[in-house]
Amino acid sequence: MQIPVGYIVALVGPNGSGKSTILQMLMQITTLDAGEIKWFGETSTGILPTELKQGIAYVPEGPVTEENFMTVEEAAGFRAHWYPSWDHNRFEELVARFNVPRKERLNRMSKGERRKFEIAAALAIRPKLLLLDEPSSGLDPFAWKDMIDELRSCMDGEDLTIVLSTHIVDEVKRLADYIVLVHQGQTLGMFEKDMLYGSFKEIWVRGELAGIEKFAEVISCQDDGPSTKKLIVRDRQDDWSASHLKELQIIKSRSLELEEILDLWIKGHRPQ
Ligand SMILES: Nc1ncnc2c1ncn2[C@@H]1O[C@H](COP(=O)(O)OP(=O)(O)OP(=O)(O)O)[C@@H](O)[C@H]1O
Repeated sequence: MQIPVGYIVALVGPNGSGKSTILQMLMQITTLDAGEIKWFGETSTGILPTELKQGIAYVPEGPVTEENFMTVEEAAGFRAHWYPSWDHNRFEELVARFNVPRKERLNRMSKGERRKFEIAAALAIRPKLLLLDEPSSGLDPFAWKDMIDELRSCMDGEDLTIVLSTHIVDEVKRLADYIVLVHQGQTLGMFEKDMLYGSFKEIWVRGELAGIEKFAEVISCQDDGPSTKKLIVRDRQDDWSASHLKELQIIKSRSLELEEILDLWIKGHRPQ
């Protein structure tokens, strides 16, 4: 897997598939049994050099315990010490925008408030690489929209790359440029989002339907009333024009939803 600089890459996949593990390996919280990681094109054999690590912000799935007894101000000071690029004005602006309670110690905040603090603090270091593990977990719909808008606006003009793990389809739709499917500890590939959306189609057809399920483009075929079948097909127009499918009468069609595409992909129908 190669993460392109300046894009948002979404890691998607079932529970326990390995999404958080990938992010933890990028942060060197989990060590590799095999393989290698290159950060910004550089292999690091030992611990990541500080200058490199200072350009990476990570929002883990659960909060960091070291800061539990700190207030927002104290935690900001703590982070500013470690990250020379810490932008306090930006932090203040985000804390105000996200309505993070300033007086509360971090461990007394609600799950969503803490999450908002973590996201504000991660963005305030103006990272080159932002790793977000299920960033919307605990956020109300208003905060979620603010976060999406903020992340999108961060992509304008900055040399920022985001890798996020998520189960929220809307988040993928609104944010991701590329989608990586993780399944049983493996990445099954990485596709540009729009390409993925155009890869399969559901169609209802009439005509000479005998043996239709044997066509290479047909993934599934079901009867749907007299002399009508409902097919899921690969949406490759060039293949279609060369195949018998073009002889059929298409009554209606629809593009598949992301969940349906991922389900086919997991079952071995790799998008092309
Ligand atoms: N250090 C480790 N050593 C061995 N196995 C681990 C380690 N950490 C996690 N695992 C296992 O690896 C699998 C993947 O876990 P991970 O947390 O990466 O999944 P995930 O895709 O993020 O899941 P979820 O969507 O539920 O958050 C799990 O079965 C987990 O028990």
